[in-house]
Amino acid sequence: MLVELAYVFFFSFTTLFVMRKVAKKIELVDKPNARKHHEGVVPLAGGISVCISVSYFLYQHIGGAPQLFVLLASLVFLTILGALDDKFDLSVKLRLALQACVAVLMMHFTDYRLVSLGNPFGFGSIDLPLIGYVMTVFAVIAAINAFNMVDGIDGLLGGLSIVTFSSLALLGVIFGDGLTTSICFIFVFAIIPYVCMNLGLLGRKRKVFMGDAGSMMIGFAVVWLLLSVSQVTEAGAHSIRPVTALWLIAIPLMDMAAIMIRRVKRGDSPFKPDREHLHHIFQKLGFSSRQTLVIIVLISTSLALVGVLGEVFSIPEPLMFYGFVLLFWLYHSALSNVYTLGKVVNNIFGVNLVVENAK
Ligand SMILES: CC(=O)N[C@H]1[C@@H](OP(=O)(O)OP(=O)(O)OC/C=C(\C)CC/C=C(\C)CC/C=C(/C)CC/C=C(/C)CC/C=C(/C)CC/C=C(/C)CC/C=C(\C)CC/C=C(\C)CC/C=C(\C)CC/C=C(\C)CCC=C(C)C)O[C@H](CO)[C@@H](O)[C@@H]1O
Ligand SMILES: O=c1ccn([C@@H]2O[C@H](COP(=O)(O)O)[C@@H](O)[C@H]2O)c(=O)[nH]1
Repeated sequence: MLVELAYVFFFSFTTLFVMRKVAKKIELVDKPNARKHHEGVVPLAGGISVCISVSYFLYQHIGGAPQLFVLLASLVFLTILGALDDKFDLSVKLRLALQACVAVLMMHFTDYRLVSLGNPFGFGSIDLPLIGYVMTVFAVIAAINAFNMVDGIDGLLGGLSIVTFSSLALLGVIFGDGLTTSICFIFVFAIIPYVCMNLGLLGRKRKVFMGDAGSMMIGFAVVWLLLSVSQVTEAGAHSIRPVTALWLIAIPLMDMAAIMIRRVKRGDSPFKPDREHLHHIFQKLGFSSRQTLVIIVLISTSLALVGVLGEVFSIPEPLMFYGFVLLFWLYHSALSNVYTLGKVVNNIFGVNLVVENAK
């Protein structure tokens, strides 16, 4: 396994170097504008490179797990769709429709779908006979777009996805799910080289972004894995409770849900892009992009650990669910009143968060 992961790592680095050049040549690049505050023209090569690397290594596991073929085909399709979106800015309706199609095809060709929410409210198990199909489509669209929305500062999409894949890998090791562990490690080792280049650790000139190609593909891989481990399938019993999934993707999920609520409250479309996501707010408060990255990844790691520990110690599902709802309420309230909160923090701790004219 270690040798394979070393191969994944070097393969991914090589692919990134090659695809960076190709992306520049075909002008698949991200240019700064009013909403995009990065410096210079950056190749959108990360997603395509990670997809190539992951596909190459996952393909070698298909023999023992034929459903991986459907995963691979979906990842490749979403990467192509994302790359077309990066290049030509496709309409939201078309993107959402095609994401829904991928969800439907996944349910058709595998038995991966929501069949139960477990016992989140404490009144017994909630099974999803037919409504499960519809909810699966929503969950797939939600996960894909949640990971798309966190891709707004260097390292964040890479960091948050590594947190989710690593916690799933850890659960895979603990509960003896070798296939999930292998898939997750392949993603982690394919993403690490991207994070190095994305953060400019190999020089600013070599910087790359994931693009929508990468965020869509990663969001789908995450929801696929969460479905495969949290739902009872014909192939066997589930290994984690559905509620745990919420903790493993807490930050992307809460950021998406909270920003949609705030947009609707101020009379905007919930799908209207802006600079009000969690990472933007930290920066407006005066934190640098790197400090913001470290803070959000640390929070995300802590929340994922709550999920893992909840599984390991069999903490009752209602406690895990109401705990998540409370967390979301605190998160949403804090972000809705962030500048008042900033003033309180300044007064108590004598720090200097920027709270005037920030919005
Ligand atoms: C538009 C925007 O924001 N843009 C960003 C972005 O810019 P960029 O340029 O990249 O992008 P574009 O602007 O071009 O385009 C972006 C995309 C669009 C315009 C499309 C927009 C689409 C959306 C916003 C998606 C909305 C879709 C939905 C379906 C939303 C619904 C929201 C929910 C919270 C519902 C949740 C649905 C579920 C079914 C819940 C679970 C979901 C999961 C994902 C969990 C997955 C897990 C499993 C499948 C395993 C099983 C587990 C479960 C189902 C969970 C168990 C459930 C329970 C225990 C009970 C029930 C629980 C719940 C209902 C969940 C409760 C959740 C909370 C309380 C949170 O990026 C730029 C850079 O950043 C930025 O500037 C720009 O603004
Ligand atoms: O690694 C990254 C990724 C993104 N950004 C900045 O965010 C915007 C939005 O990116 P989308 O992929 O369109 O969501 C991007 O243009 C960059 O300005 C970044 O700095 N680093």
